[in-house]
Amino acid sequence: MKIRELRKPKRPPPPPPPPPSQPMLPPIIKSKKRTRQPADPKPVVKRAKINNGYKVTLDELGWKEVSMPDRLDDVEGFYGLEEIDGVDVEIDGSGRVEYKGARKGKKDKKEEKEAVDDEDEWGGIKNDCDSGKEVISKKARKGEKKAAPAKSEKQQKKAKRLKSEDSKLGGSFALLSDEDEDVFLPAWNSLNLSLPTLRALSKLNFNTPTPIQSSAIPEIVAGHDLIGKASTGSGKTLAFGIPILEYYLSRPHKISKTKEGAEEKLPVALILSPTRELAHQLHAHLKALTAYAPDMSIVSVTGGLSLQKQIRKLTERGGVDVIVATPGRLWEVVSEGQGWIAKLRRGLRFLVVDEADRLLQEGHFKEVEEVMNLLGRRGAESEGEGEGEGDIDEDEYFRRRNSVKGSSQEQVTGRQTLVFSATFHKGLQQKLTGKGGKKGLGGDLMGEKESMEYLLKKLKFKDRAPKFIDANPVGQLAERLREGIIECGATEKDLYLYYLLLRYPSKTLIFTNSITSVNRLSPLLTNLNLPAHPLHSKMIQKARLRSLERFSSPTYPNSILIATDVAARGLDIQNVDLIIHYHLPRTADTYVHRSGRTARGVDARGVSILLCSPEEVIGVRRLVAKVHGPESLSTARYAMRSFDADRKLVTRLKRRVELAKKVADCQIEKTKKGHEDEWLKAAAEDLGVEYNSDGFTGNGGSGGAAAGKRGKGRRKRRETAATATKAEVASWRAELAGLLKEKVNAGFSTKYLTAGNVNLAQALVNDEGMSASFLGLEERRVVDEVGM
Ligand SMILES: Nc1ncnc2c1ncn2[C@@H]1O[C@H](COP(=O)(O)OP(=O)(O)OP(=O)(O)O)[C@@H](O)[C@H]1O
Repeated sequence: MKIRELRKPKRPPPPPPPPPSQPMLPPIIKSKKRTRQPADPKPVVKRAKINNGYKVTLDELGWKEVSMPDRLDDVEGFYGLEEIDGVDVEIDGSGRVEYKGARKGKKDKKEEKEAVDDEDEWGGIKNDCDSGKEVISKKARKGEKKAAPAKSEKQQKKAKRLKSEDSKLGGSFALLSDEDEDVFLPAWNSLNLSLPTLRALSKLNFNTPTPIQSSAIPEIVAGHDLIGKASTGSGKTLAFGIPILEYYLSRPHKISKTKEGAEEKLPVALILSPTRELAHQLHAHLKALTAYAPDMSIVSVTGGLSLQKQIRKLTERGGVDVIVATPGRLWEVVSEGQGWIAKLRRGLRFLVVDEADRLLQEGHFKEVEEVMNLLGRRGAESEGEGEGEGDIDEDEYFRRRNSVKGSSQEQVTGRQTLVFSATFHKGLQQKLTGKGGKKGLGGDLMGEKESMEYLLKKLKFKDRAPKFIDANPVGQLAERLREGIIECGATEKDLYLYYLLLRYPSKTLIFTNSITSVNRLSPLLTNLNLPAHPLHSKMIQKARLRSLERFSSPTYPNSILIATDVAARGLDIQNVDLIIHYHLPRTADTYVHRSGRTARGVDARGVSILLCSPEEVIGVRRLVAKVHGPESLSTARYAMRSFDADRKLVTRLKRRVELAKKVADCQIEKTKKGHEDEWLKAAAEDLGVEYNSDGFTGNGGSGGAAAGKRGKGRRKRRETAATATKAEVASWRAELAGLLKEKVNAGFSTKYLTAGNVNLAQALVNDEGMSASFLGLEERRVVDEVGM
């Protein structure tokens, strides 16, 4: 309802009737009064086209919002525009104005509903815990609404199923039930947490703190800067989330005055995230944690969604307490003016840099640095702004906090910088300090000393020596992760990929090194009847979120996400069983983060399989040495071993993959051609010349210079795809459909492949399919070749 309420003012009384001789005016109505948004006096302008219809009041008409640009800086006094078709304006004998026209019909209501749904933005890993209640997803809400008057047994079952699906969708962060229950969490006792925090932990069923949580929380609540390193999926979000919540609960909010004199809370914490998806997830997780602090306002500020809408959210509940942001969008927000720099400087108690090594990498670092600069160091700027460091409440807070067992005894005040990651990157340090760096070092995982030096230099810590906590000094990978390698030819990767997906159906995340590969594999797997969804940075934000939502859905336990490394960091999707590295990751830390999308949280298992072509063998050995240490190549039991695929079975699947590829290539060519045509048409229009697609195809066509570089095989395939007739494509489709209907005999058991659901993690634990060798080499030779 928000959009409607915000944009539609309370309808003014009908205008006084015009004199009968006056021509009928189309109802362009300027609202003088708005019910909401007192701070924004801009009126809504309504525009109507006249037609026939029923007699209705203005409110009953099906007004449609006209989309407006996000920024309306130079449209003085103009708030929004709504229009309507099919309305007659009539004046009766007494001079009363009547509107005859399209009553708000089903379609309009549907559109209104969609607009509201749009506001929800992120429907995937989501919990709205404002009220401390379990929230049912849009889909579930729909289901419940329909069933509301008198639920049949079937409807009740459906609602129950949807509710349970939704709670699974929220992963471990979905609240369990709404019933009040005693909080009994002895394992958390030593951290001296407040009741709202404990109640949320209890509802989340988080009975014991993870190692990073037990060691980081006391240090943070004692006021220290902190660098936290812990393996993927080990609960770093709550390691900083809990202290932020504790601080919020134990201190009165800082208030500032807006220009209009209204009171506004100042933000307590700013959390920076390298990707939009991670920011949305952090937001959802913090909402779940703060379920019993319903006044705490947490807002995510990320690119790809409306800037104005996000700015509105930052102010609409009397200010914001926690901002989760990607640096670029945050920069846009503060650049809008509205005093955000001052608000952040005065209010911020915590600056969290999540996935720090990634955020400080080239491409992101400039923006992060700008954000750091504008925040300055608290204390320096506080003098003139009336927010002293020695604030009495703050002292009280730390006196109480320093009694927490296990924390350092020194009292520290001032804005804390908290830095978290599973990996810290070595090449990065050299790059940013301008020293260059030896080739091949990029992606090395840093030791404690190096990480500290680098971070101390780049981040404006308050403490001279921030606490460094390494919860997993031995490895960055989750304990229950099993790793394997499949050796195959570069052109056979699609075939082996299909083999893995068919042989071990499970929630699978496939990582590639390029957007082109995502765009190619997505239709290929779909043609093979596999539920595959793409994700890369060039997709529009809504499509990105939709793909993630579908992949996360518990309704499809075997769904597949094909992604670039935009999905490598931080994403916490429940029940991901299998990670496939279609391409060798460019750095060791990327491998760690990609693989960390499985085997997350307490007790979870998962498998990571790397498809390795002969050209990648040396790179894989180096990778293993970096991730598991050089000694891992010389032990009797390799950390990462070759996985023996059933070659017979692979051969049986070959024709399917060939056909699916051919059809996918044609689909891609067709889309490309469509885009080229559109582009050329627009260019021709700009030039004022007539567009004739035949005349242009030669220049912009599919067999250009770029394609020429990609090798004979691919060029040939593209040519075939570009010239394939409809009949040919139809015959490939038909043949493929026939093959997909046939059962594939797995050979190794009486079961047919499509019927089986083999647990790959279990299979690997049992050594099923695992070769005793590492990339087929003897121990000594491996060590020699890697040069360790
Ligand atoms: N105390 C806890 N008890 C049980 N499960 C927990 C606890 N804390 C966190 N988790 C679970 O661990 C999962 C991973 O947590 P989180 O996303 O914070 O990991 P992370 O360390 O930030 O991982 P990454 O390095 O990949 O970003 C969450 O889904 C949550 O279910």
